[in-house]
Amino acid sequence: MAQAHLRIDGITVEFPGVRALDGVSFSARGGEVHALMGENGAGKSTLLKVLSGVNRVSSGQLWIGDEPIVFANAREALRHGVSIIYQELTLSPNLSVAENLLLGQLPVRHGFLDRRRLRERAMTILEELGEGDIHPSTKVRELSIGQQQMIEIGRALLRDARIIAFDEPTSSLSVQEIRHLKRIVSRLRDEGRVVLYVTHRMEEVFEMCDAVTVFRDGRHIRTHDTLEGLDHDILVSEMVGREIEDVYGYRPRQQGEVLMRLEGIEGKGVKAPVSFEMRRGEVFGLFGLVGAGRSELMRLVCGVERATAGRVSFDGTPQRFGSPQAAIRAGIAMCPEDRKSQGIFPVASVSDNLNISCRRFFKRWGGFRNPQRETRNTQDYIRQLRIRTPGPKTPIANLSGGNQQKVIVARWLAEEIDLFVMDEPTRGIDVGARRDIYSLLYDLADQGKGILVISSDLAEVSSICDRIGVMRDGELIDIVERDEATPERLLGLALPA
Ligand SMILES: Nc1ncnc2c1ncn2[C@@H]1O[C@H](COP(=O)(O)OP(=O)(O)OP(=O)(O)O)[C@@H](O)[C@H]1O
Repeated sequence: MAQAHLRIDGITVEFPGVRALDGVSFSARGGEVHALMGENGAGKSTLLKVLSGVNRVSSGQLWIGDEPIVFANAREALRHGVSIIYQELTLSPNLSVAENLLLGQLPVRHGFLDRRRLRERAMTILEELGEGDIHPSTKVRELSIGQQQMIEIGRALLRDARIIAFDEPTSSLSVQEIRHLKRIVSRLRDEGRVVLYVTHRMEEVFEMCDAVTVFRDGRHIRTHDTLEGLDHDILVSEMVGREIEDVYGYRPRQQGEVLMRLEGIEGKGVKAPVSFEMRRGEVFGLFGLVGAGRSELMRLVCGVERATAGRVSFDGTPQRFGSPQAAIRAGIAMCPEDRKSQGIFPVASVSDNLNISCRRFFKRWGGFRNPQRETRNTQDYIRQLRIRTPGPKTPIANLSGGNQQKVIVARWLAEEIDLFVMDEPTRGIDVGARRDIYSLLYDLADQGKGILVISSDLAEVSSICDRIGVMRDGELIDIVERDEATPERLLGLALPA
């Protein structure tokens, strides 16, 4: 394949009240993995949507090689060899793998679908992607997220995409799936394609990217054609426009009496009895690989699922929560990992989404409301967490993914709760805002609340928690004190023996 070349020339995209991209220009060469970085709301997804013909530009031009192009729709973008692999995958769950791979170009013979050729072509591409174990007739809904992503990549390859863009592709993958994806990305690069790669994970940039472009507030800040001489701190300060010395900013604090005691908890996803205690003022981490049972354990504790054995005592009282509502009434709330699907009212405003307290969330939305107080509360959090929105009344659906996350996290943190269980609290959230979220968690701990953080981010758990419980394969393997919680130690415990 000849080397592709993408040039973005003075692209501006406007939404009511927001200039999402402001005269952005840079180039990406074939044969390189080009990272796109920037805070939440900086304009990264908007750029991908310009490339895929979803977002209209108000000015500017794209060039692929010598050809000037502005796409009118997704089909046209595909025809020119541009494929975007979004986080929310676009496959049809009830169709087979083969049908999904070849949708839009299904092989036909004598006017009928040629099933044999369909299967053969699907098998070839699956082999090429190292997914030969997947049967072409499997329904896509039966595949893991990582496998589904591979099918999306297969689709791009079958259309001979010259430009492939990934939008935070590793955020929901297991360690093994991430490794596999990285191999495939390198292959796409070596074939001379332009690979654009949106990520908030700094280590991925240094491990697998060849160039990086930084955006801030819809503007192009800088393109580094090589990563030589570049380091973490330079990138952070370009992204956030200020120095952030220590993202985690850990603060030790006094701990109070025992807040929660688990004794021999077992149930769905938790294979061996789990026992531990947590104190008021403590930030306790639960670390493990995807599927280790961390969220499952807390679902048993918080009444989302029924435990088959064991006891929970909370604030000195034995408890058996029959529902999440009962747990919330007692003072434990679990902020779910999949906040988007579990927590958002897309047509409602930022303010409404932030002020539907999780107590009322389960009841009727309404009752007695105090609009001034709500607006003040929203404005406080917009400031504290730097939520990028035209205002409190903007529909939350208009915010960037990371900014939606911040609103939902703020909703939970604003609650009168004694123990906050935060499942992957900073997934998809940029470095500047992460620091603000950690600082809010420490403030709550200072007030004597308990914070339990479920995280797959090693650097995060080892840096913000006082103690870390490591889970593996449905079992609590060990609890490590902060002083001993090196990333190597934690990972060593979490990986299969
Ligand atoms: N359909 C829309 N209507 C109104 N505003 C929008 C729309 N889509 C995006 N925006 C705004 O454009 C800006 C850029 O958003 P974009 O999604 O490109 O950010 P991002 O860099 O991808 O952020 P994140 O890291 O949070 O995913 C944000 O201020 C966002 O609120």
